[in-house]
Amino acid sequence: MSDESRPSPGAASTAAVIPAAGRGVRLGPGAPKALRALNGTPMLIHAVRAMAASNAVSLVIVVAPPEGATEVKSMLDAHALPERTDFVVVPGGATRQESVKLGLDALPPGYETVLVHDAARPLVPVDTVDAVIDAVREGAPAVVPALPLADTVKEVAPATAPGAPEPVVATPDRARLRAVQTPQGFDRATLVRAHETVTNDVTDDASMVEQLGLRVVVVPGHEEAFKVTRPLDLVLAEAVLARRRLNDGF
Ligand SMILES: Nc1ccn([C@@H]2O[C@H](COP(=O)(O)OP(=O)(O)OP(=O)(O)O)[C@@H](O)[C@H]2O)c(=O)n1
Ligand SMILES: C[C@](O)(CO)[C@H](O)COP(=O)(O)O
Repeated sequence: MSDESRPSPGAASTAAVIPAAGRGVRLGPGAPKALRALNGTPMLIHAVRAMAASNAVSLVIVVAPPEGATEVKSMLDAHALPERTDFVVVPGGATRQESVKLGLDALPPGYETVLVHDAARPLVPVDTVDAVIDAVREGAPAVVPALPLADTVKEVAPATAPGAPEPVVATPDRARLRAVQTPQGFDRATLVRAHETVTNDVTDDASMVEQLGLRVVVVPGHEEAFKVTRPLDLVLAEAVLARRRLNDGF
C-alpha cells in the first residue's frame, strides 16, 4: 500500500517491533537465526505473519542483523503479507535490548499499543497475540504471555572450584513461577520511558517496566509460542508446521 492511500493510525492502532538481529549462537553455525528456514520459509517471515495475523496490527518494525537490513527488506518484499500491514526495516544493535530500542526509535506517531515479539518465536498463534493486545487496551501498561513450568527449578550458587558441581541454595515454589514468552504488549509511552530509563541489562522488556514500579500482568501463553533456541527446537517447529498443514487439510 502506498503512503498516500494508507489511512493514518488511530489511537487503537497497534505496531509490532520484531527484534531479529541476533546471531543464533545456540542454534549452531549458519546464517543469522531469523533468516534460517522453517519448512522453506525464513523464520522471520513466519514471525512477521504471526503478528500480521492480528487484525489490530497495522505496522511491523523489523530490527534486522546490522549488516543484513537490505537483504531483510528484499525478503519481506518477496513474501506476501496482509494488505493492511505495512513494514519498516531498521538495523539492530549488539544486544536484544539495544535492538528493541532501535526499533522503537523508528516507530511513527499514532501507534499507542506496541508489541515486542522475538523473531525466534515464529509460531505464536493469533489468539495469544490478540489476548495481549486486548489486555493492553483494557488498561494494563505491560502484558506478558506466560505458561506454568513443567520442571522443578533450583537456584544454585557458583561452583567453589572450576569443574566442581554447583551447590543448590533454594527450590522456589513452582506454582508461583511462569515461563514468559512474547509478544509482550505495552502502552507506548510506558515502553518508551522504560527503554529511556533502565540501563542495566535485562532479558525481556517487561522487566524494564517492573523496574519503573509499574504493573505488569500475565495472560495465558501458548506452547507453540516457544523460542527456537537450540537445534532440537527446529525439529519441533517443523513438526508444528506439519501438524498445522494437516489440520488445515492441505
Ligand atoms: N543483538 C540482538 C540479539 C538478539 N536479538 C533478537 O532477540 C530475540 C531473542 O533472542 P535469542 O533467542 O537469544 O536470539 P539470539 O541472540 O540470536 O540467540 P543466541 O543467544 O543463541 O545467539 C531474537 O529474535 C533475536 O534475533 C536482536 O534483535 N538483537
Ligand atoms: C524475551 C524472552 O523471549 C522472554 O522469554 C527471552 O527473555 C529472550 O531471552 P534470550 O536469552 O535473549 O533468548
